[in-house]
Amino acid sequence: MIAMSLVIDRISMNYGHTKVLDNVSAIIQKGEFLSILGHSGCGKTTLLKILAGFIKPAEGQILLHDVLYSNNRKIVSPGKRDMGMVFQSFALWPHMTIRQHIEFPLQCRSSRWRSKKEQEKAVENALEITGLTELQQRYPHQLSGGQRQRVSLARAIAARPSLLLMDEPLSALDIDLRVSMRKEIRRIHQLIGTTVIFVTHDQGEALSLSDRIMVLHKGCVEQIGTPEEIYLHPQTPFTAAFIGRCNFIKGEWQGTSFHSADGKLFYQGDIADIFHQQQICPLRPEQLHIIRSGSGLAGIIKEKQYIGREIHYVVSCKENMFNVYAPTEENYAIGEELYLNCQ
Ligand SMILES: Nc1ncnc2c1ncn2[C@@H]1O[C@H](COP(=O)(O)OP(=O)(O)OP(=O)(O)O)[C@@H](O)[C@H]1O
Repeated sequence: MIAMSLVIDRISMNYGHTKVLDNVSAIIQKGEFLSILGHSGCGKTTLLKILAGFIKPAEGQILLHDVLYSNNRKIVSPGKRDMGMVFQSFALWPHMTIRQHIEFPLQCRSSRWRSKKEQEKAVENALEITGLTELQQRYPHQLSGGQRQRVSLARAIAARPSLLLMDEPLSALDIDLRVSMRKEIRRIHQLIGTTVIFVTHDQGEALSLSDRIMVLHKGCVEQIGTPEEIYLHPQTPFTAAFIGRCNFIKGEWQGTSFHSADGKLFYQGDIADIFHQQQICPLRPEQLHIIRSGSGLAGIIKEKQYIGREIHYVVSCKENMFNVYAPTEENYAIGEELYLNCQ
């Protein structure tokens, strides 16, 4: 059998009579970076708390490297799990220096480290990987937000856990810092190769960081796949609408061919069964093209936004509004009558 890193096996969870996780399953390979992505309240943090051992699932089990970590009877306590955690709030202690923060988990798990020298080496390593070597004698209040989040990352990885759980670690940072910290997290993950479970409600974060994304909706898994699979081949209307923008065209599917209801727009391609059943075709704004003459859905430009490399249009076609992204050289005026196709 392949050494699986983490098995989430049919996990369900209720708070009172409310079901917040419903039969959630996934197998995450050793070294994989998986994001759990969903709207507020969909159950992301509850799943992470079950993975961390803070709460027991009502049903199902969690295994790490074939060791049972949780089911509804047994739970391995968070301190005994081979894992690190990074929280949104940083959770740093004001009276401890940066170096002491990183030493602390190693002292707690001293059995894993044969000698003091080895512990020191692990601290030096974590400081170096996260770029904190120069700042190690400072206290948290002497650091910027990004540096503080690096400290919580360094503390979480110092003991080189098999599993790193991250709960919206970037959401307290401003937008520029978030983007640069994404690159840092990706670099550090590639360097240490730990399995990462990363909770976020930010699609951009999930798409740019992850090997795979689990899309969670009302406690159920909508889809698990690579960023490309999720974006280009959504398996449900929810995933299509949640990740990026999506236009839903009504019409009729025959095999892999789709005709819009008025017969004017044609699309050829493989699509998930649910779209056949619902007789709709999900098309991204960049899959629709605007033409001045020819065959297509007749529409009028309602809105126009210049974005630099492209122009974002909102086109009204009868009672529907569609989003279309076009190159800047294709310049149309608000109120212009035209056609949409996807050839
Ligand atoms: N201790 C609790 N008691 C009762 N209900 C709870 C409890 N914790 C969470 N919930 C409810 O369970 C649902 C899932 O909560 P959870 O925190 O897992 O969502 P989330 O996806 O992490 O949301 P957010 O992105 O806002 O943090 C929500 O409806 C929430 O109100």
